[in-house]
Amino acid sequence: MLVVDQLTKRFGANTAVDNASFTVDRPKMIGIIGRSGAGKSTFLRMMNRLTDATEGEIRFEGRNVLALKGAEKRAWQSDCAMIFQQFNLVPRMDVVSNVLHGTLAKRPALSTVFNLYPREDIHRAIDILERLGIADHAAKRAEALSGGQQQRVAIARALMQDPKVILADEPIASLDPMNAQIVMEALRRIHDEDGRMVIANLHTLDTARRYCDRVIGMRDGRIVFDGTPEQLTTGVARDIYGAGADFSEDATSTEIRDPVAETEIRQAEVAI
Ligand SMILES: Nc1ncnc2c1ncn2[C@@H]1O[C@H](COP(=O)(O)OP(=O)(O)OP(=O)(O)O)[C@@H](O)[C@H]1O
Repeated sequence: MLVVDQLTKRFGANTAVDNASFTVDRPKMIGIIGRSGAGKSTFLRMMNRLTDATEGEIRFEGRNVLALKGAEKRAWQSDCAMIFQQFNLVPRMDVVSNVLHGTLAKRPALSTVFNLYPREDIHRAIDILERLGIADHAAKRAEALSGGQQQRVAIARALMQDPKVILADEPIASLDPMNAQIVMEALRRIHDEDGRMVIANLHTLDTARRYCDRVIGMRDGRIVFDGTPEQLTTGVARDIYGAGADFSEDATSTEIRDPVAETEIRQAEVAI
């Protein structure tokens, strides 16, 4: 259903993504790992057309999405919702309105100007917030929420688009380990229960191993690993990160070893 074919992006002399190819035959949860500057964000930005490719194709369900223009391009951007490290919410706006922003692309311009949302959209927004365990915060300003809660609002906004693919660019990089787990659990459940493809750039190996079905490793713009979490051995990881013999997985770990925090996570997971 997704074919990335010899995809390249150059910024002047710098090749950010270098002849990358892979195929996904059914919705999966995919983690992309690699050190800073490996090309992970550039790849996601090409996927949802925030950045144009220099060469190559991305075909989704048979169509080259890199060639789409106008309304078709906007429809594709709505089909592959993006979540960012910094949440990108409107801080002073309440949570429900932030979530309803996810429908903007599909609504007439005038209703957008006057902030008019159909009743069924408001109900759907609340349902999604409930599903993510944050409906109690619906009326609060987004800026009043914790980072983990804000990221769940961003996920809710993405779900309002009813996307086929969720692209998450370092979704937990700004979160403490407890909130990181809650957010990753939410993404995993959305994948399992809705059958949506999730592609997440992740900076920690253990997160990729724990939540993803498939891991793609990038180094200097190239795909240097593509396999299951089990195949992602320490030796392979060392290769992806280009680290020496002193490479330590603990340096990239988000594991929680605090039993109180573990209990809080389980409670939050029940709510999702
Ligand atoms: N708009 C841009 N203009 C010029 N160079 C860019 C631009 N965006 C990215 N690059 C370069 O492309 C390369 C890949 O960057 P990219 O952000 O995709 O990597 P990354 O793996 O996502 O790293 P990070 O985790 O630090 O964001 C880097 O060398 C970066 O400097």
